[in-house]
Amino acid sequence: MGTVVDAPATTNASKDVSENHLGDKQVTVVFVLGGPGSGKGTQCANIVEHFGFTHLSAGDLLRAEIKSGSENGTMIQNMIKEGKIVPSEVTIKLLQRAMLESENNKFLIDGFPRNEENRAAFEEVTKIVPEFVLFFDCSEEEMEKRLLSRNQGREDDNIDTIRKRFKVFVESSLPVVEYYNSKSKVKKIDAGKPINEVFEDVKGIFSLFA
Ligand SMILES: Nc1ncnc2c1ncn2[C@@H]1O[C@H](COP(=O)(O)OP(=O)(O)OP(=O)(O)O)[C@@H](O)[C@H]1O
Ligand SMILES: Nc1ccn([C@@H]2O[C@H](COP(=O)(O)O)[C@@H](O)[C@H]2O)c(=O)n1
Ligand SMILES: [Mg+2]
Repeated sequence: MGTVVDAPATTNASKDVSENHLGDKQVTVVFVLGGPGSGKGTQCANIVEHFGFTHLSAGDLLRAEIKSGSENGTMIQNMIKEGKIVPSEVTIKLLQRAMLESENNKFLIDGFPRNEENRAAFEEVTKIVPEFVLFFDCSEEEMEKRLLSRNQGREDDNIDTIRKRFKVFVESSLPVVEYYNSKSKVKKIDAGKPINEVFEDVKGIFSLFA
């Protein structure tokens, strides 16, 4: 991964995570990143069951927004079909609302931040710094195979959109992982292994925070 110069000590990136507040509650946030089909949603479900987090998938929130008939629905649907990243203000509002409405204070934010704009806007608007970033590392070959056999009726699980999503991941999302890596915040997992073996590695990380 590339090197990024550390931010000065006064920025949010180096702020003590115990100072994360949303409304009147203190929150813990873990960003869950990885390529399309790397297994983020699958492992988040396991983490919820074992470690009491609430799972917020940015993609799921955007898909729910389309279904709700929101004024942004058509724009979001078009962006998802093209594998493009929806403007940050839309996604951040959905994430903030979901965290405020939850009774929990521990959140797995899956598939966000997806680009530098997502990252900087979230930090600016919420002042929340992630406890750490869980990064699922998987080959494109394996991810493509998984997505093409996922069968959940997702409009973006077709080969043309999958290729576009891979390109966006490499060009826009990996730099975000590199940014957090430069802050020593990334915990990388080999996500190419079977589901239960990946979860053994995930458990090792979360037990430290249980
Ligand atoms: N370790 C694994 N080995 C084999 N198949 C897996 C593994 N992890 C997840 N899968 C399967 O791969 C598909 C994609 O997994 P999942 O939906 O969790 O990925 P994702 O990272 O959330 O993808 P997306 O970014 O597209 O939402 C699912 O059908 C899931 O059952
Ligand atoms: N921060 C994000 C997250 C997702 N999107 C859009 O949703 C699509 C599906 O996301 P998954 O995490 O469920 O794979 C993604 O390809 C984007 O079009 C987004 O815009 N911003
Ligand atoms: Mg997912």
